[in-house]
Amino acid sequence: MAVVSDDHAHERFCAEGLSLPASASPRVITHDEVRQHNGRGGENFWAVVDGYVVDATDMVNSHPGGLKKLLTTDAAGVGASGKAFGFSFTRGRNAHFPQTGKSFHEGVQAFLNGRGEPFLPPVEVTFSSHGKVVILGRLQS
Ligand code: HEM
Repeated sequence: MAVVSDDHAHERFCAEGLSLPASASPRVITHDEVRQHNGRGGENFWAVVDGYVVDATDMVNSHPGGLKKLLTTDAAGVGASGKAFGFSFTRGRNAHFPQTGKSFHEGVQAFLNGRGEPFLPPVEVTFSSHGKVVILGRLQS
């Protein structure tokens, strides 16, 4: 049985508040574009973590919490905000270990420190043997 407990989440690793270097311009992705990549019919699966859009297709067959849970990532009520696209590894009641939030935080930092035109290049975040996501950009606010 999966554990969902308060001690798993670790807010200090939340990537939402990381500041954007003045020169950096991340790709801005709309809610509709994320919804279109729903993992069905051969589509890739995109999800939003701490306001960053990730391609999580690689996790579809390997997510330790199962495919059903992974596919709820963008739903309202998943994550602490109660709103759609509010998921975080680091807030609220959470099944994820602090290390997972830490790895993601480091990935976002590497993404923001990237160089590229016209947008910051995608960055891969690997979660030990569990799989990886690719950070693509920021969700449109
Ligand atoms: C892009 C979205 C997600 C990614 C990349 C992801 C990634 C991971 C990783 C790497 C693990 C294993 C390490 C750990 O436990 O921290 C894990 C475990 C787990 N995840 Fe996720 N996850 C995502 C979304 C979700 C969502 C939305 C839920 C629940 C609604 C969920 C529920 C779980 C559960 C239940 C486990 C197993 C914990 C245990 O072993 O007791 N995950 N996930």
